Amino acid sequence: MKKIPVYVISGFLGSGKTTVLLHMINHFKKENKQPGIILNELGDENVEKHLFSEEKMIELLNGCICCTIQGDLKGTLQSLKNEPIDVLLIEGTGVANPLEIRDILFDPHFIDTFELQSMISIVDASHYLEYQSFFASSKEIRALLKEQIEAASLLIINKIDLVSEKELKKVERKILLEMNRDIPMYQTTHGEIPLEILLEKRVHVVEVSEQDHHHHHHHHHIEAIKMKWAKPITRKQLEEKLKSLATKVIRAKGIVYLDTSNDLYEFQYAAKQLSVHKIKENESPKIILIGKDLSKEEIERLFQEEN
Ligand SMILES: Nc1nc2c(ncn2[C@@H]2O[C@H](COP(=O)(O)OP(=O)(O)OP(=O)(O)O)[C@@H](O)[C@H]2O)c(=O)[nH]1
Repeated sequence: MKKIPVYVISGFLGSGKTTVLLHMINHFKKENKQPGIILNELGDENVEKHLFSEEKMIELLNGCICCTIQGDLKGTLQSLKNEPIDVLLIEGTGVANPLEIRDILFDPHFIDTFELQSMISIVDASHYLEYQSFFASSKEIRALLKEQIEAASLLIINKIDLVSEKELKKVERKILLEMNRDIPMYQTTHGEIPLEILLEKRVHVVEVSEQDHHHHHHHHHIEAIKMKWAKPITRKQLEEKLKSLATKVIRAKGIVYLDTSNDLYEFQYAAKQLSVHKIKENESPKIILIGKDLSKEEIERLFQEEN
């Protein structure tokens, strides 16, 4: 089955998310593709609803899909599995942590249906310095901007018409300081980024199967590894393996046969804590590891070991 490509658009309030989203929708419509759109608003009303009157749009209101209404996003993704959409565009609230949205797309229930292409983060050039200022902003805002930049696979510096060249240089320097890896960065007004740049696949999930022993080519910046995993594993083994990857794997989740039972368990691993619960659905067992610059070979080796 062909997976549905997904783009996540994030960025602080007013940075230009909806502008970029509309740009993408126009493009897909011209190509006769049906986009599905998930719009998230903190409040109980989406004032921009009219802009999407002709689209397959789902609004998630009253909270942030990255935290308080995470369940709504999961429910929506579940319902979209059987919809005839060609691409899915998700716009988070201005205060969303996009990594949380990414992690939901990597969930074992969704990873075989949706294929995350890019995490597009938008920065408002005309407000960035103010938001970064110790005097004019808060610790929370600064942390959020950092998260939105760190999560990006493509960074758009928008609204450059509103700043001088000197200010823009300063914004650029500050952003580079926030980055802990190379992220492609484009400057623009009104979100006008060439589509081949906007739509490029930049998030890479590498798939590994149990029998996979041959050599592989290398990918840069592997965000996640998905392993088909039908072999039973004990809770202790799983925990130890995950802990031994501590510096690389920030988050893991999956569906496994635990111990020698024939029951499937879903597991979640975050902040070095493993939790498991039995599931009833008949999902195919898999382990998903989420981190930065993961080494497929190292992970394969580790899981092939018997203990
Ligand atoms: N001057 C200028 N205005 C822009 C630019 N890009 C977007 N805008 C305007 O800025 C306002 C906010 O843009 P949106 O695309 O709605 O921003 P958003 O991030 O979706 O906003 P929220 O949903 O409120 O977080 C709109 O009035 C846009 O027309 C730009 O490059 N320059």
